[in-house]
Amino acid sequence: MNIPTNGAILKIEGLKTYFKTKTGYVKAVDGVSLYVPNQMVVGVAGESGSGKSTLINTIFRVLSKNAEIKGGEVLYQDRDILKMDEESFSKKIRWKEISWIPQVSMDVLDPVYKVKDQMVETILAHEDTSKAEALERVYSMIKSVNLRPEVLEKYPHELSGGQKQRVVIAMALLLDPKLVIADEPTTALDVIVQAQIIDIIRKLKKEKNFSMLFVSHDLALLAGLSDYLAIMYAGKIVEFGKVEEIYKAPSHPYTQLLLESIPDIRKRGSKLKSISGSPPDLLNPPSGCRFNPRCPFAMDVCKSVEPEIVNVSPTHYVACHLRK
Ligand SMILES: Nc1ncnc2c1ncn2[C@@H]1O[C@H](COP(=O)(O)OP(=O)(O)OP(=O)(O)O)[C@@H](O)[C@H]1O
Repeated sequence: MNIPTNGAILKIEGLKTYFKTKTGYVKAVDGVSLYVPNQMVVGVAGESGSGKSTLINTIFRVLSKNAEIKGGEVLYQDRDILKMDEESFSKKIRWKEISWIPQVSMDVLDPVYKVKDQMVETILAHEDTSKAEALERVYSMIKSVNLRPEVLEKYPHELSGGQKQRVVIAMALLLDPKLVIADEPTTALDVIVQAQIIDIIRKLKKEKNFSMLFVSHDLALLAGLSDYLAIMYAGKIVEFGKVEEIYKAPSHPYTQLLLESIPDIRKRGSKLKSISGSPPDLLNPPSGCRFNPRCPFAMDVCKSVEPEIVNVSPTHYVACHLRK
């Protein structure tokens, strides 16, 4: 594999994050390599249970207690952030350099503080600045997520789902991070609010020029937002490339099926396909290519040998025996 990772703000190499359970290890992220080019948006698409949240939680170091990192590295600006002690990671990296927009269901806002107080506190905890200056930044940030300043006087439980998620986005961008990692930030919101939130993220990305890793099961949403796409299946990245490369020439059968399963507004009336079968149990994933039991093109080799990652172009790679 030959990936031009020069200028990548984030490089993930061979990452393995497993969960220890009574019946064995759940191999949620199993040898993932991925990079985020500077100031680009990389979308990670995959079905529920493919390991997307585990990948994000490993980067932000918010894994549950039974998680074990079994291998690999996460290089942020060429520094392995998995090797940093918690205190320095929390002081130097978390929120300041790398920020996190979690799923709506994650309660990251503290219920006992007004929005204004928690935002001001976040700035004062990380930066040597006056309260007045911090407050000014909070007002400006709240405005840039299209919320009225009155929201600042409220407690999190007084906000609607959409308002809360805008506050979460404002919090995530408060310290001007260089990399934002987002985990299905609009899932569970209604479609109109979802579209508003995506517009806000797009606008802020343009203004602030951060890099972004954006995880979603919604390939159509990702296609409109990302520069690069990574397709994740059963704990592995099966294909990676520029959005246009993946759309024009999807090289993995799973990617092809995923693309056929989303509505195409240009081809009205075209029949949507669904992918038969269900994702494997990550306690005992299939040997060889993990997609082989569902793959319409599976050959004998697919059942026993894990496919290597090969380049389709300098910025496009795939793990499939058909592409050797
Ligand atoms: N704490 C845990 N203990 C054991 N297994 C876990 C734990 N957390 C997640 N898993 C398992 O790890 C696998 C990957 O889960 P993960 O949440 O990362 O997937 P996902 O792609 O983000 O799915 P979703 O879109 O549903 O959130 C799943 O099989 C899940 O059941």
